[in-house]
Amino acid sequence: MAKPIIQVNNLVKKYNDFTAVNSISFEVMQGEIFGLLGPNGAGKTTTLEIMETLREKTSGSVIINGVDLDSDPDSIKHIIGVQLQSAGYYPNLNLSELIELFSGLYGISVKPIELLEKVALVDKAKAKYKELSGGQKQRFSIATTLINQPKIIFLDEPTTGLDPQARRNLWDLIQEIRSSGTTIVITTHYMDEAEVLCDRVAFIDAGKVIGIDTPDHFIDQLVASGFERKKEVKKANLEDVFITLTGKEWRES
Ligand SMILES: Nc1ncnc2c1ncn2[C@@H]1O[C@H](COP(=O)(O)OP(=O)(O)OP(=O)(O)O)[C@@H](O)[C@H]1O
Repeated sequence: MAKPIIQVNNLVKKYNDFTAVNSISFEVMQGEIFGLLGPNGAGKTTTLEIMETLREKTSGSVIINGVDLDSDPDSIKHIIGVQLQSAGYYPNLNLSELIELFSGLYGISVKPIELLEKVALVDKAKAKYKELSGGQKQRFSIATTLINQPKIIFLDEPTTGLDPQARRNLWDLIQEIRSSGTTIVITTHYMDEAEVLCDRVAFIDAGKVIGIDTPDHFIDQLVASGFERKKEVKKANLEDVFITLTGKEWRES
């Protein structure tokens, strides 16, 4: 049986009078890809940032890898990987130097090239962050989450704005990271992405969890309730045409 690596209980976050996260509870199992899904403003990023120790909660408990966030946030920081905001990428440093800088902050030494290899960015080792394409920026930002060899990584909309190849290649990368044993918590607005990637998803609406299950089970339940798509679905869609015409390889490395 899989063990929970994250336990969130009755989590509440208020911004003054506004309750953004309204007593939500869920568990993430070791080694799974867990999706937080829901409309804009539902409270996904707030929840993610509380787990990442980047935002204060109002009440409730968060236990990560058996450690209570209230009692020892520093030891949680050591075992999680967080995507840094692009503002943290000092403009005069190249990708290798940035990785060296970040690993220094963790007090560990990593080989930048080995890390860049994992995200197909070896060619860009001497490039500055601002010189990267959107997909390359996302891949670099995922690489930075891996610096401290974390047990869990948090990804907030990692494929937003990417072309179909870049999205699919990032799915492969995320699956590879998981297959090395890392637990992944991800937010996304793309339901095809959640269906392909996530073992389980939680739907959040107006600060509340309204359902947690596997994508398959959610879909089967909807079908069993009599739901039918209005239009007959073709065996391929326009995205399949795009991929077939333009190929699957990394485009911008
Ligand atoms: N620092 C803040 N101060 C006040 N309100 C905030 C703050 N941060 C977020 N909120 C509000 O909390 C609610 C939840 O925001 P959050 O960013 O967690 O949503 P989300 O589900 O990630 O949305 P999206 O899908 O648009 O990224 C929103 O109504 C937002 O306006």
